[in-house]
Amino acid sequence: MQLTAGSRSLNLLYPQVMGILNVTPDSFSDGGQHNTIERALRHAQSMVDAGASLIDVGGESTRPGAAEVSEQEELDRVIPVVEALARYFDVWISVDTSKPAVITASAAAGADLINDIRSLQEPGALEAAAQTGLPVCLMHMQGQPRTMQQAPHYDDLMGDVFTFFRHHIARCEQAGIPKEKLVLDPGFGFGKNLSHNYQLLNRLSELHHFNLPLLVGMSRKSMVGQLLNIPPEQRLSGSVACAVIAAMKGAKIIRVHDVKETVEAMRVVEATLYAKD
Ligand SMILES: Nc1nc2[nH]c(SCC(=O)O)nc2c(=O)[nH]1
Repeated sequence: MQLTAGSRSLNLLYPQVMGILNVTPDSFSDGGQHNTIERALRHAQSMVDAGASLIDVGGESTRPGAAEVSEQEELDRVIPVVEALARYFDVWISVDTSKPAVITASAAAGADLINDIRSLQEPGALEAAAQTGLPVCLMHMQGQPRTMQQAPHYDDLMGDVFTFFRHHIARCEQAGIPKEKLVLDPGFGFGKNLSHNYQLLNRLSELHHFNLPLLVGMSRKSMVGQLLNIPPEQRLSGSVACAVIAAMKGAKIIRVHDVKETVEAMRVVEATLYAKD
C-alpha cells in the first residue's frame, strides 16, 4: 500500500510518523511558540531528524472554543511555511486546512497531502482539492469544533463512522478524486467522549473494510488527559501507548507531537508485525 503525490510516493507498508507543526498563536500544546517561520523550520528540522516522514502544517486551531481564523490570516501563517518546507526539506508536507483558498495555495506552494478535519465540506473545498490532484485525508467528526464536545452521543458509533466514510468517499469520487488518493481518519476527539474514543481505538481494525490507509491523531489529546488526569505536556506515555495500539491494528500514518519517541515505538511495532520465524 502506498500514497502518491505527483512524483513523490510514501511507503505505507510500515507505519509512518506525521509530525505536528502548529503555526497558530494559541495551539494548546505548543503554546503558540512556533508562530514565526524560523522557529517553525527549526521545529520541522528536529521532527525530520527524529524520523518524521510527514509534517502537518496547521494554521487554524480546532480546539473546542477556538477562535475562527480569517482566510488571509490562515494563508499568511501557512503558505510561507509550506514554501520553506518544500524548498529546504525532503519530507511529505501535509496541510491541515478546510479553506479552498488555503488548499489551492498550499498545493501551489508544494504541499503533498490535504488534511481537512471537515472532509472538504466547506463551500468550494471539494472542487479545490480535486483541482490540485493531491491525496486527501477524510476525517470523521460529529458536529463542528466549537460545539462538538458539549454532549457527543451515538446510537451506533461505528455505524456512524462507516456511513460517514461511505458518503464522503463517494462524494470525492464523484468530484474526480479517485479512491486511491484517499486516507481515512476516525477523528479521535472530534465529537467523541472518552468512551467513544476508546471504543473507536479498540475497533479500529474494522475500518480496513474500505481498504484505504488509516491516519490517526491521538497525541496529547483529552482521551489521554482525562484517563490519566494529566496536562498536555505530561501525556507522552499515554500518547505513545495509543500510537502503538493503533499501529498494531494497522494504522499507517500516526499524527503526533513527540516524533522521536513515536518513531522508536513504531520500530518495535514493525519488528513485531514483520517478525520472521
Ligand atoms: N487528520 C487529523 N488532523 C487533525 N488535526 C487535529 S488538531 C487537534 C489536535 O491535534 O489536538 N487533530 C487531528 C486528527 O486527529 N486527525
